Amino acid sequence: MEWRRFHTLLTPDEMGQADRITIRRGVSGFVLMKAAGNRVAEAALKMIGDIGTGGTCRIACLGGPGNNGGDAFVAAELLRRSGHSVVVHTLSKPECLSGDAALAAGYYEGTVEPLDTFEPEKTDLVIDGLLGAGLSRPIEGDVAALIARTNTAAPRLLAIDLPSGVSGKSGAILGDAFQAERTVSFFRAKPGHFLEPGRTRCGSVDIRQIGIEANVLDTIRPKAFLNQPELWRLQLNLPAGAGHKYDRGHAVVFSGPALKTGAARLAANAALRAGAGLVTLLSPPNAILVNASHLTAVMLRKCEGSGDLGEILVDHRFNAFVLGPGFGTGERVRDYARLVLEAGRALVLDADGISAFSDVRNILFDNEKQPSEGEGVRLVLTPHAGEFARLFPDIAEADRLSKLDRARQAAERANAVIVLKGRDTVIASPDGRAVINANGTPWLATAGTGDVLSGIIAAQLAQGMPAFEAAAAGVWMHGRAAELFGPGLTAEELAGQLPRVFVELMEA
Ligand SMILES: NC(=O)C1=CN([C@@H]2O[C@H](COP(=O)(O)OP(=O)(O)OC[C@H]3O[C@@H](n4cnc5c(N)ncnc54)[C@H](O)[C@@H]3O)[C@@H](O)[C@H]2O)[C@H](O)CC1
Ligand SMILES: [K+]
Repeated sequence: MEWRRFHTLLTPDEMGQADRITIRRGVSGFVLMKAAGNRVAEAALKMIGDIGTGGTCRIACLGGPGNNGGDAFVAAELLRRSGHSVVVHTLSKPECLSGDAALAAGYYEGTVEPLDTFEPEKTDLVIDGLLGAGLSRPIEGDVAALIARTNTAAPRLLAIDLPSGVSGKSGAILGDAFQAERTVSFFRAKPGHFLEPGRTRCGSVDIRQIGIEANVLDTIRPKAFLNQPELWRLQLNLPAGAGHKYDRGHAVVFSGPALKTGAARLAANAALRAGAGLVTLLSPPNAILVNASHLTAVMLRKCEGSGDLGEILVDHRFNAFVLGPGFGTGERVRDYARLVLEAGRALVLDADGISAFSDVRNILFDNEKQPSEGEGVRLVLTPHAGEFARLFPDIAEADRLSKLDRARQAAERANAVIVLKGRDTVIASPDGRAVINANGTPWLATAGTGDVLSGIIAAQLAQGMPAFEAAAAGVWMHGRAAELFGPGLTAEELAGQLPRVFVELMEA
């Protein structure tokens, strides 16, 4: 499918595969490098245009030992021909380069100097071609010192492929990394462009085409994507003309005790706004009054223990549950989660609902495995980093794993969709598919927004969306709602933005 191709993320290894397939088909590596250098020069000229002097700019290109340096030489030559004052500062002597990078160094006819003569204060633009996809170990010594000195001087900096020091696979900073204003990369983005801290170091990311055909992806078969509506819009159940509220599912949210009811109501109200046909809040007796005084369209029902829940579960219209927000972490959470899953219903387990399983993790994993064979995944876990570490301590501690891989491994172990939250939320499915979410604003880091997210996801589950798509759609809608509200957001306002989000989704 075309969207699958478009929003694909490729690891550096997969990108290398794309390169090799293209070269095997008869496009030479140097042709690709010249196209890459061209795209870099175009981006540089745009940035120079922003500077607005109209005259000659002082451009320093930093060239490393590999093909990232080759791209820098090509861009340098094109910018030199455009009349700018260009110096290429190289890490190793140009004679030491090999392959396409050596050809690129030969293509360049301007001044070459060693790296230690580079003075970031005396340039209008720095182009970073030190290290790209080939970064294989932490940056140390003189190069690390140069990066630190450059970041302090804060020149305008354009990174080729990735800011040197950022891992394309994980977004981790190995040693140190440049802070770029803009990053130009080729063919498809990499996870490191969207996973923190790499995402911040990249500045804005431009993905440009260099002649690699999209159909190489049929061979590579990548499983990571940027979270975009094209990935799940077809499964989104927007109300049909002759539809009925019962066609849109019945979401159920468990309320906490009397002094902790707000989180569940945030989730319940969000579920209603996000499209569930009906929403019921299940309340312990001591919280019935406080819940009743705050609810209108959301229905209220007493639930005192497993017996009450068992009766509720007899009615199959209750099809998607939220458990955890403000609920507390005792034995009751575990009982409720087990009953809901055994009854074959979809469950979003959040906050306390996740923490409640910290010491008895296998109970959760075993419970979920059996009933779901062949039926599709029904459990969605929405941990932030701390909750994730409590449930998957060994995975959380494995430094070599990217956030993408951590979420994937957890999803496989728990046979659940994992929504590993943060500025770079990752949503992973047990079948290996994963998306990185990139919308939202820093204002989302405020009390209660996670509860709203649980409700939005539950609404999609209630409407019959598969769990992975429901989670991806929910996270995207949540982020977009925050963007539409803008500064000063509190959790109460988020759901109120959802109508505008739906309008955008319907118009697109
Ligand atoms: N299809 C494409 O995307 C194209 C990409 N191009 C560019 O090529 C680079 C990747 O080139 P590669 O030679 O594989 O890697 P690098 O240039 O990033 O560097 C490898 C080089 O660096 C050494 N090294 C690794 N880590 C360190 C370190 N910490 N300190 C010092 N040296 C290090 C390693 O030993 C190698 O010698 C990609 O980013 C694009 O910019 C093509 O030009 C066009 C097609
Ligand atoms: K670079």
